[in-house]
Amino acid sequence: MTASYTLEELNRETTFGAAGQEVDDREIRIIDMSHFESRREEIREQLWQAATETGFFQLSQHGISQTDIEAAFSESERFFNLPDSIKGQYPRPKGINAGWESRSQIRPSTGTKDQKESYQITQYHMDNLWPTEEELPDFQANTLAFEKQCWDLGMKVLSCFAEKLGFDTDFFRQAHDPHQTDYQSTLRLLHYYPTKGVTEQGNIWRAGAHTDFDCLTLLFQHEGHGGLQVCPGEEAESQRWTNIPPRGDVITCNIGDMLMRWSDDQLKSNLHRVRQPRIDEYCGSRHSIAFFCQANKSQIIQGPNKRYHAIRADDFLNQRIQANFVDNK
Ligand SMILES: O=C(O)CCC(=O)C(=O)O
Ligand SMILES: [Fe+2]
Repeated sequence: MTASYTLEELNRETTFGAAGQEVDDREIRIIDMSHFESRREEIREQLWQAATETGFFQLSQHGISQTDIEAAFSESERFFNLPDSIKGQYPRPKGINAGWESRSQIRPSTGTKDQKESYQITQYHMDNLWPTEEELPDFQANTLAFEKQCWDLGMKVLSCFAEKLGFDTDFFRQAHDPHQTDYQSTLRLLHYYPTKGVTEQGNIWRAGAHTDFDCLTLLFQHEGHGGLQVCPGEEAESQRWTNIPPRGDVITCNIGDMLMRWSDDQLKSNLHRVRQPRIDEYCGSRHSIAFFCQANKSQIIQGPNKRYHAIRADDFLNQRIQANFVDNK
């Protein structure tokens, strides 16, 4: 499928849908976030190096407890275990990153539907999209508490990038202010459907190759649920993909297109995908959770060197959402 898009980021995405090659010669940098304030300078340099080289890294000692992460996965499983007839009452509204969708996301890279269902939580867009307390007691309170923890951690990481870019330390914290009603950061619960597995990867993917739309993604992988692969954006033509083993104690992070643009391309938006398991691998349900730090709608995105024209964060995001969903809105 060769569609043509206004955003350069999208045209690039149409070119990397093939299976490519699996390699293990890339270093996956793990950054220890403990004692963040007293180690800020050291952590800032490590984050900057990883984010400017591959746009991809993992955080350890990040401050979100294992208990809270496991509880978030339990909430996710409780939601996805609801019958489709109930989940279907909370459908993703057109053009908005909120609510439930199933097999509706088509990546520009593959032209085929991701084999997954997902539930998006974007505050201020959740009218009529929360399951009732009878259906899922405490689900709303528990997932929002987790969302808050993700936001705090995301802002810590972004504060380091702000300093390196010559902005105030709090620049991105203010740009992602959850108290403003144009807040649009999103917690996404993901469930990839069980499958029979494949002997060879064809054009059906759990999640087709893509870069994220946002500034920064925090991805929680579930122990034992593999399949995530990355390829640094600037190496996209090589189609060499590195497996990311699913470790529950680290948070996998990647830079998204919004921050790549905001940094005049210094920070690299990272290409990734989730492949189908092979028949000899675990083929059951795969769960993961992503938190997308997406600047508030009215924020103007333009880097310190003005490499790109200024664009509002909502205009930027809308173009990506429109290109990604079956209903094209
Ligand atoms: O589930 C995963 O491991 C990756 C999810 C992802 O890349 C996304 O939702 O943007
Ligand atoms: Fe992604």
